[in-house]
Amino acid sequence: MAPTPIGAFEGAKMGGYSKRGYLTFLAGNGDYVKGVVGLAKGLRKARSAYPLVVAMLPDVPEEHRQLLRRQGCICREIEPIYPPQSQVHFAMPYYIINYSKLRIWEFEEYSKMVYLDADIQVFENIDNLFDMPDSYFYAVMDCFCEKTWSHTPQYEIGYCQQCPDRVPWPQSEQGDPPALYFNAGMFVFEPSKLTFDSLMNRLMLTTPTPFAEQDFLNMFFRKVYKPIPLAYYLVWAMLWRHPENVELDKVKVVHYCAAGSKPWRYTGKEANMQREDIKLLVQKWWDIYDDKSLDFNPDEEEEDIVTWNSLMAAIPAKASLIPAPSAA
Ligand SMILES: O=c1ccn([C@@H]2O[C@H](COP(=O)(O)OP(=O)(O)O)[C@@H](O)[C@H]2O)c(=O)[nH]1
Ligand SMILES: OC[C@H]1O[C@H](O[C@@H]2[C@@H](O)[C@H](O)[C@@H](O)[C@H](O)[C@@H]2O)[C@H](O)[C@@H](O)[C@H]1O
Ligand SMILES: [Mn+2]
Repeated sequence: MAPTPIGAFEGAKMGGYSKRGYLTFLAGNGDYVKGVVGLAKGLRKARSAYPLVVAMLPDVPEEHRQLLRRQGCICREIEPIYPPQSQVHFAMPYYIINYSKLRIWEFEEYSKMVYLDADIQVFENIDNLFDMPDSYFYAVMDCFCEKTWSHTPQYEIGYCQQCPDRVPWPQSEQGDPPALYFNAGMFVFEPSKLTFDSLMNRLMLTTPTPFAEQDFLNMFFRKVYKPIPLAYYLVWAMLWRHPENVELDKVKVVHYCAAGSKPWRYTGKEANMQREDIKLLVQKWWDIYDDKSLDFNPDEEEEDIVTWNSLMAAIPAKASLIPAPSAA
């Protein structure tokens, strides 16, 4: 394997520098572990410079943990987080486990992380997301058109932030339109115990809502949220809800988040699942999942470290290939 580009070792293997990492979340003993394996292999195929950390609940079986370690994942067990008791009907009953995602703000050994749901695949390198200005919360704008939004006024009206002119928001009757709203399946964030404590304090005072932690994160980060350009990141339903906003050949990341779209469970029976573009994207996911050449090979990783170490050894003590972190 060719030596990894210089910057790629920044913090990941050098210690001393602040670390970066991709991060996903795994709960239960079911088949989402396949999603994590696919994601680990996809990130490797895209020559990502940073490791994949898996924040996992205690109910993830040891067999799955070993499988993920064999794929080069860093497994981190987290304690579950539950919202206050309520009568809310979550858009999907299992969404209640997604509040546990909030634990990832405790991963302070990392300076910046890109969170990716396990039902996401990365088809091209997205390391540049780590270089966006600090102190903001970057994520992809969601779509309000799916039936899962039928509990909201925007669904009733037919308003969607993806095409605000199609059915304009009735400002005179409904006041200001909803603030920009992101999909919590993928976001760039900076772990911080202080932020975690603030999240927990606020969570205990917040009545749960149908999109669980996604609604909560949108409320919490509203003032610092910045949309990631939609061109590169596909929230699945956009294919049939807003095809005019999708350029499939430019898409780097696909979030298989609509009913029936999880590749490892795909039957093609649910609505929209017989579309040719859907079948293509599901096959692309399987092509990576089944590609043995993408399995983690510790020797190759070792080779990269040796390349780096020999390179550093050849450099006079004063020089440095990595610009010193800015004083700011
Ligand atoms: O049984 C489950 C359900 C969910 N998840 C994790 O929680 C995330 C959010 O759930 P999901 O992606 O199904 O929600 P969607 O994006 O489809 O609304 C998943 O991607 C997984 O990372 C999991 O590990 N096990
Ligand atoms: O727990 C709430 C979840 O809400 C989000 O999924 C939804 C949301 O995107 C809707 O807008 C879609 O209509 C729907 O299909 C989709 O499943 C996140 O992807 C997931 O990680 C998680 O936060
Ligand atoms: Mn998802």
